[in-house]
Amino acid sequence: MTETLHKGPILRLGTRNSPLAMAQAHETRARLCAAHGWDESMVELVPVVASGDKVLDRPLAEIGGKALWTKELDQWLHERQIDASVHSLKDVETLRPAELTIAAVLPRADKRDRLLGAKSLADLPPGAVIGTSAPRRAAQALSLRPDCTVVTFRGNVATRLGKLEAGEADATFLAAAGLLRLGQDDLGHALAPAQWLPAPAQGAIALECRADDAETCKLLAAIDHAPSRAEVMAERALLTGLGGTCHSPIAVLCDYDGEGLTMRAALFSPDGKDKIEDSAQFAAGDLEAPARLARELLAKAPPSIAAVFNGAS
Ligand SMILES: NCc1[nH]cc(CCC(=O)O)c1CC(=O)O
Repeated sequence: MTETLHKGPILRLGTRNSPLAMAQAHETRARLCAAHGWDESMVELVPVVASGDKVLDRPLAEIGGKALWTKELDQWLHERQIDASVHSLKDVETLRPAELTIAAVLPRADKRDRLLGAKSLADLPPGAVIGTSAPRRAAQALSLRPDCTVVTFRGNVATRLGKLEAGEADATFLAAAGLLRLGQDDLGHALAPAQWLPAPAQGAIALECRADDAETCKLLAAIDHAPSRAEVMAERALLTGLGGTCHSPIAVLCDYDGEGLTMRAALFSPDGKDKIEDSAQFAAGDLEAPARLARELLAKAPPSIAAVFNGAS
Protein backbone atom coordinates (compact mmCIF):
# COMPACT_ATOMS: atom_id res chain seq x y z
CA MET A 1 0.00 0.00 0.00
CA THR A 2 1.25 3.48 -0.77
CA GLU A 3 1.31 5.95 2.01
CA THR A 4 -0.27 9.38 1.63
CA LEU A 5 2.43 11.87 2.36
CA HIS A 6 0.58 15.14 2.08
CA LYS A 7 -0.08 16.86 5.40
CA GLY A 8 -2.79 19.43 4.77
CA PRO A 9 -5.28 20.43 2.14
CA ILE A 10 -3.99 21.28 -1.33
CA LEU A 11 -6.78 23.73 -1.87
CA ARG A 12 -8.73 25.91 0.56
CA LEU A 13 -12.12 26.62 -1.01
CA GLY A 14 -14.13 29.52 0.39
CA THR A 15 -17.92 29.37 0.23
CA ARG A 16 -20.99 31.03 1.71
CA ASN A 17 -22.47 28.88 4.44
CA SER A 18 -26.08 28.67 3.19
CA PRO A 19 -27.29 25.12 2.50
CA LEU A 20 -27.31 25.78 -1.26
CA ALA A 21 -23.81 27.29 -1.22
CA MET A 22 -22.53 24.33 0.82
CA ALA A 23 -24.13 21.87 -1.63
CA GLN A 24 -22.34 23.70 -4.45
CA ALA A 25 -19.06 23.60 -2.54
CA HIS A 26 -19.44 19.85 -2.02
CA GLU A 27 -20.14 19.37 -5.74
CA THR A 28 -17.04 21.40 -6.54
CA ARG A 29 -14.91 19.36 -4.15
CA ALA A 30 -16.22 16.11 -5.65
CA ARG A 31 -15.37 17.29 -9.18
CA LEU A 32 -11.89 18.44 -8.17
CA CYS A 33 -11.18 15.15 -6.40
CA ALA A 34 -12.41 13.14 -9.40
CA ALA A 35 -10.32 15.19 -11.84
CA HIS A 36 -7.12 15.08 -9.80
CA GLY A 37 -7.41 11.72 -8.03
CA TRP A 38 -7.54 13.40 -4.62
CA ASP A 39 -9.33 12.30 -1.51
CA GLU A 40 -11.73 14.72 0.14
CA SER A 41 -9.29 15.93 2.77
CA MET A 42 -7.29 17.62 0.04
CA VAL A 43 -9.97 20.27 -0.48
CA GLU A 44 -10.80 22.17 2.69
CA LEU A 45 -14.18 23.93 2.63
CA VAL A 46 -13.99 27.30 4.38
CA PRO A 47 -17.50 28.68 5.04
CA VAL A 48 -18.35 32.33 5.66
CA VAL A 49 -21.53 34.17 6.62
CA ALA A 50 -21.75 36.68 3.76
CA SER A 51 -23.11 40.21 4.34
CA GLY A 52 -25.93 39.37 1.94
CA ASP A 53 -27.10 36.64 4.33
CA LYS A 54 -27.14 38.95 7.36
CA VAL A 55 -29.70 41.57 6.32
CA LEU A 56 -32.84 39.77 5.26
CA ASP A 57 -35.61 42.30 5.70
CA ARG A 58 -34.78 44.51 2.71
CA PRO A 59 -34.25 43.80 -1.00
CA LEU A 60 -30.64 43.16 -1.96
CA ALA A 61 -30.81 45.99 -4.49
CA GLU A 62 -31.37 48.44 -1.60
CA ILE A 63 -28.63 47.29 0.75
CA GLY A 64 -25.62 47.12 -1.53
CA GLY A 65 -26.36 44.69 -4.34
CA LYS A 66 -24.59 41.57 -5.42
CA ALA A 67 -21.25 42.67 -3.95
CA LEU A 68 -22.66 41.58 -0.59
CA TRP A 69 -22.41 37.94 -1.70
CA THR A 70 -18.73 38.11 -2.59
CA LYS A 71 -17.22 40.78 -0.31
CA GLU A 72 -15.91 38.49 2.43
CA LEU A 73 -14.65 35.79 0.07
CA ASP A 74 -12.92 38.38 -2.13
CA GLN A 75 -11.16 39.72 0.96
CA TRP A 76 -10.08 36.22 2.03
CA LEU A 77 -8.68 35.55 -1.43
CA HIS A 78 -6.82 38.85 -1.25
CA GLU A 79 -5.40 37.94 2.17
CA ARG A 80 -4.51 34.44 0.95
CA GLN A 81 -6.65 32.82 3.60
CA ILE A 82 -8.27 30.80 0.83
CA ASP A 83 -7.03 29.69 -2.61
CA ALA A 84 -10.34 29.74 -4.44
CA SER A 85 -13.97 30.67 -3.91
CA VAL A 86 -17.13 29.08 -5.21
CA HIS A 87 -20.13 31.18 -6.26
CA SER A 88 -23.52 30.97 -7.93
CA LEU A 89 -22.43 32.99 -10.95
CA LYS A 90 -25.86 34.61 -11.06
CA ASP A 91 -24.94 36.35 -7.80
CA VAL A 92 -21.54 37.63 -8.95
CA GLU A 93 -21.26 41.20 -10.22
CA THR A 94 -19.97 41.63 -13.76
CA LEU A 95 -17.31 44.08 -12.61
CA ARG A 96 -14.86 42.07 -10.50
CA PRO A 97 -11.61 42.99 -8.73
CA ALA A 98 -8.83 42.99 -11.32
CA GLU A 99 -6.74 40.58 -9.25
CA LEU A 100 -9.38 37.82 -9.53
CA THR A 101 -10.28 35.53 -12.40
CA ILE A 102 -13.06 33.04 -13.08
CA ALA A 103 -10.89 29.97 -13.52
CA ALA A 104 -13.70 27.49 -14.05
CA VAL A 105 -17.42 27.28 -14.76
CA LEU A 106 -18.99 23.95 -13.84
CA PRO A 107 -21.49 22.15 -16.10
CA ARG A 108 -24.60 24.26 -15.89
CA ALA A 109 -27.72 22.76 -14.34
CA ASP A 110 -31.34 23.44 -15.34
CA LYS A 111 -31.41 27.14 -16.25
CA ARG A 112 -35.12 27.72 -15.73
CA ASP A 113 -37.09 29.26 -12.89
CA ARG A 114 -39.75 27.20 -11.18
CA LEU A 115 -43.06 28.55 -9.97
CA LEU A 116 -44.23 27.37 -6.56
CA GLY A 117 -47.79 27.73 -5.40
CA ALA A 118 -49.54 27.28 -8.74
CA LYS A 119 -49.18 25.19 -11.90
CA SER A 120 -48.68 28.29 -14.03
CA LEU A 121 -49.01 32.04 -13.71
CA ALA A 122 -52.29 31.83 -15.60
CA ASP A 123 -53.57 29.48 -12.90
CA LEU A 124 -53.13 32.00 -10.07
CA PRO A 125 -56.39 33.44 -8.70
CA PRO A 126 -57.19 37.08 -9.58
CA GLY A 127 -55.20 39.53 -7.45
CA ALA A 128 -52.87 36.83 -6.13
CA VAL A 129 -49.85 37.83 -4.01
CA ILE A 130 -46.45 36.85 -5.40
CA GLY A 131 -43.39 36.79 -3.14
CA THR A 132 -40.05 37.75 -4.68
CA SER A 133 -37.33 40.31 -4.15
CA ALA A 134 -35.83 39.95 -7.62
CA PRO A 135 -36.75 42.93 -9.88
CA ARG A 136 -36.64 40.60 -12.90
CA ARG A 137 -39.08 38.10 -11.42
CA ALA A 138 -41.38 40.87 -10.18
CA ALA A 139 -41.48 42.64 -13.54
CA GLN A 140 -41.91 39.42 -15.49
CA ALA A 141 -44.73 38.28 -13.23
CA LEU A 142 -46.52 41.64 -13.45
CA SER A 143 -46.05 41.64 -17.21
CA LEU A 144 -47.99 38.39 -17.47
CA ARG A 145 -50.33 39.05 -14.55
CA PRO A 146 -50.81 42.81 -14.01
CA ASP A 147 -53.60 42.07 -11.53
CA CYS A 148 -51.17 40.45 -9.06
CA THR A 149 -49.29 42.12 -6.19
CA VAL A 150 -45.62 41.55 -5.45
CA VAL A 151 -44.29 41.39 -1.89
CA THR A 152 -40.63 41.20 -0.84
CA PHE A 153 -39.41 37.66 -0.21
CA ARG A 154 -35.79 37.33 0.82
CA GLY A 155 -33.69 34.71 2.51
CA ASN A 156 -32.30 31.39 1.44
CA VAL A 157 -34.33 28.73 -0.34
CA ALA A 158 -35.65 27.15 2.89
CA THR A 159 -36.67 30.56 4.29
CA ARG A 160 -38.59 31.40 1.15
CA LEU A 161 -40.31 28.02 1.09
CA GLY A 162 -41.26 28.63 4.74
CA LYS A 163 -42.79 32.00 3.89
CA LEU A 164 -44.83 30.44 1.11
CA GLU A 165 -45.95 27.69 3.50
CA ALA A 166 -46.91 30.32 6.08
CA GLY A 167 -49.17 31.99 3.54
CA GLU A 168 -47.17 35.21 3.18
CA ALA A 169 -47.71 34.85 -0.57
CA ASP A 170 -49.73 32.65 -2.91
CA ALA A 171 -46.75 31.89 -5.11
CA THR A 172 -43.02 32.40 -5.44
CA PHE A 173 -40.20 31.57 -7.84
CA LEU A 174 -37.04 29.59 -7.25
CA ALA A 175 -34.25 28.63 -9.60
CA ALA A 176 -34.58 25.01 -10.74
CA ALA A 177 -30.82 24.59 -10.31
CA GLY A 178 -30.92 25.59 -6.65
CA LEU A 179 -33.79 23.22 -5.91
CA LEU A 180 -32.00 20.45 -7.78
CA ARG A 181 -28.82 20.91 -5.76
CA LEU A 182 -30.84 20.80 -2.55
CA GLY A 183 -32.59 17.62 -3.68
CA GLN A 184 -35.94 19.43 -3.90
CA ASP A 185 -36.40 19.59 -7.65
CA ASP A 186 -39.82 17.98 -7.35
CA LEU A 187 -41.15 21.26 -5.96
CA GLY A 188 -43.13 23.58 -8.22
CA HIS A 189 -43.38 23.76 -11.99
CA ALA A 190 -40.70 24.74 -14.48
CA LEU A 191 -41.40 27.90 -16.46
CA ALA A 192 -40.79 27.43 -20.20
CA PRO A 193 -38.25 29.85 -21.74
CA ALA A 194 -40.73 30.74 -24.49
CA GLN A 195 -42.73 32.51 -21.80
CA TRP A 196 -40.25 33.15 -19.03
CA LEU A 197 -36.51 33.69 -19.34
CA PRO A 198 -34.13 33.25 -16.38
CA ALA A 199 -31.47 35.59 -14.95
CA PRO A 200 -28.02 36.00 -16.50
CA ALA A 201 -25.83 32.99 -15.58
CA GLN A 202 -28.61 31.23 -13.69
CA GLY A 203 -27.73 27.63 -12.84
CA ALA A 204 -23.98 28.14 -13.21
CA ILE A 205 -21.34 27.62 -10.52
CA ALA A 206 -18.14 29.63 -10.95
CA LEU A 207 -14.77 29.17 -9.29
CA GLU A 208 -12.59 32.21 -8.73
CA CYS A 209 -8.98 32.53 -7.72
CA ARG A 210 -6.22 35.12 -7.86
CA ALA A 211 -5.22 35.65 -11.50
CA ASP A 212 -1.53 35.49 -10.56
CA ASP A 213 -1.94 32.13 -8.79
CA ALA A 214 -1.01 29.98 -11.78
CA GLU A 215 -1.04 26.75 -9.79
CA THR A 216 -4.61 27.16 -8.54
CA CYS A 217 -5.79 28.46 -11.94
CA LYS A 218 -4.51 25.23 -13.48
CA LEU A 219 -6.09 22.98 -10.84
CA LEU A 220 -9.45 24.70 -11.31
CA ALA A 221 -9.23 24.77 -15.13
CA ALA A 222 -9.29 20.96 -15.08
CA ILE A 223 -13.00 21.07 -14.17
CA ASP A 224 -14.00 23.93 -16.47
CA HIS A 225 -16.91 23.12 -18.79
CA ALA A 226 -16.36 25.07 -22.01
CA PRO A 227 -19.97 25.08 -23.33
CA SER A 228 -21.32 26.35 -19.99
CA ARG A 229 -18.57 28.95 -19.84
CA ALA A 230 -19.43 30.16 -23.36
CA GLU A 231 -23.11 30.54 -22.47
CA VAL A 232 -22.65 32.38 -19.21
CA MET A 233 -19.86 34.65 -20.41
CA ALA A 234 -22.13 35.74 -23.29
CA GLU A 235 -24.97 36.39 -20.82
CA ARG A 236 -22.67 38.41 -18.60
CA ALA A 237 -21.44 40.37 -21.64
CA LEU A 238 -25.05 41.32 -22.37
CA LEU A 239 -25.48 42.41 -18.75
CA THR A 240 -22.30 44.48 -18.93
CA GLY A 241 -23.43 46.05 -22.19
CA LEU A 242 -26.73 47.01 -20.58
CA GLY A 243 -25.03 48.42 -17.52
CA GLY A 244 -27.24 46.01 -15.61
CA THR A 245 -27.21 45.42 -11.87
CA CYS A 246 -29.44 43.54 -9.48
CA HIS A 247 -31.86 46.50 -9.81
CA SER A 248 -32.40 45.72 -13.46
CA PRO A 249 -35.25 43.58 -14.76
CA ILE A 250 -33.11 41.71 -17.31
CA ALA A 251 -33.98 38.22 -18.47
CA VAL A 252 -31.65 36.34 -20.77
CA LEU A 253 -30.96 32.81 -21.86
CA CYS A 254 -28.10 31.57 -24.01
CA ASP A 255 -28.04 28.01 -25.34
CA TYR A 256 -25.10 26.24 -26.91
CA ASP A 257 -26.25 23.63 -29.43
CA GLY A 258 -22.87 22.08 -30.24
CA GLU A 259 -22.14 24.60 -32.98
CA GLY A 260 -22.96 28.06 -31.73
CA LEU A 261 -24.91 30.12 -29.25
CA THR A 262 -28.49 31.33 -29.44
CA MET A 263 -29.35 34.18 -27.09
CA ARG A 264 -32.81 35.41 -26.19
CA ALA A 265 -33.10 38.51 -24.04
CA ALA A 266 -35.89 40.66 -22.61
CA LEU A 267 -35.93 43.94 -20.68
CA PHE A 268 -38.86 45.10 -18.60
CA SER A 269 -40.03 48.26 -16.92
CA PRO A 270 -40.11 47.61 -13.16
CA ASP A 271 -43.92 47.51 -13.17
CA GLY A 272 -43.92 44.97 -16.00
CA LYS A 273 -46.04 47.18 -18.25
CA ASP A 274 -43.38 47.53 -20.92
CA LYS A 275 -41.22 44.80 -22.37
CA ILE A 276 -38.75 44.64 -25.23
CA GLU A 277 -37.08 41.50 -26.49
CA ASP A 278 -34.65 40.37 -29.11
CA SER A 279 -32.46 37.42 -29.98
CA ALA A 280 -29.14 36.75 -31.67
CA GLN A 281 -27.01 33.86 -32.85
CA PHE A 282 -23.24 33.96 -32.67
CA ALA A 283 -20.12 31.89 -32.11
CA ALA A 284 -18.98 30.68 -28.69
CA GLY A 285 -16.46 33.14 -27.31
CA ASP A 286 -17.83 36.10 -29.28
CA LEU A 287 -18.48 38.76 -26.63
CA GLU A 288 -18.99 41.56 -29.16
CA ALA A 289 -22.29 40.06 -30.42
CA PRO A 290 -24.02 40.15 -26.99
CA ALA A 291 -22.65 43.70 -26.48
CA ARG A 292 -24.24 44.63 -29.82
CA LEU A 293 -27.53 43.01 -28.77
CA ALA A 294 -27.41 45.13 -25.61
CA ARG A 295 -26.99 48.30 -27.66
CA GLU A 296 -29.86 47.31 -29.95
CA LEU A 297 -32.13 46.66 -26.98
CA LEU A 298 -31.23 49.99 -25.36
CA ALA A 299 -31.79 51.81 -28.66
CA LYS A 300 -35.39 50.68 -28.77
CA ALA A 301 -36.15 50.96 -25.05
CA PRO A 302 -39.13 53.16 -24.13
CA PRO A 303 -38.53 55.74 -21.34
CA SER A 304 -39.93 53.41 -18.67
CA ILE A 305 -37.22 50.87 -19.47
CA ALA A 306 -34.42 53.30 -20.37
CA ALA A 307 -34.87 54.92 -16.92
CA VAL A 308 -33.71 51.70 -15.23
CA PHE A 309 -30.54 51.66 -17.32
CA ASN A 310 -29.53 55.26 -16.77
CA GLY A 311 -26.17 54.23 -15.40
CA ALA A 312 -25.35 52.29 -18.55
CA SER A 313 -22.12 53.32 -20.20
N1 LIG B 1 -30.75 34.76 -5.84
C1 LIG B 1 -30.23 33.74 -5.00
C2 LIG B 1 -29.79 32.55 -5.78
N2 LIG B 1 -28.59 32.51 -6.36
C3 LIG B 1 -28.47 31.34 -7.03
C4 LIG B 1 -29.64 30.64 -6.85
C5 LIG B 1 -29.94 29.33 -7.40
C6 LIG B 1 -28.86 28.65 -8.19
C7 LIG B 1 -28.57 29.28 -9.51
O1 LIG B 1 -29.44 29.91 -10.13
O2 LIG B 1 -27.45 29.09 -9.97
C8 LIG B 1 -30.47 31.38 -6.03
C9 LIG B 1 -31.80 31.02 -5.55
C10 LIG B 1 -32.89 31.35 -6.50
O3 LIG B 1 -32.79 32.30 -7.28
O4 LIG B 1 -33.92 30.67 -6.46
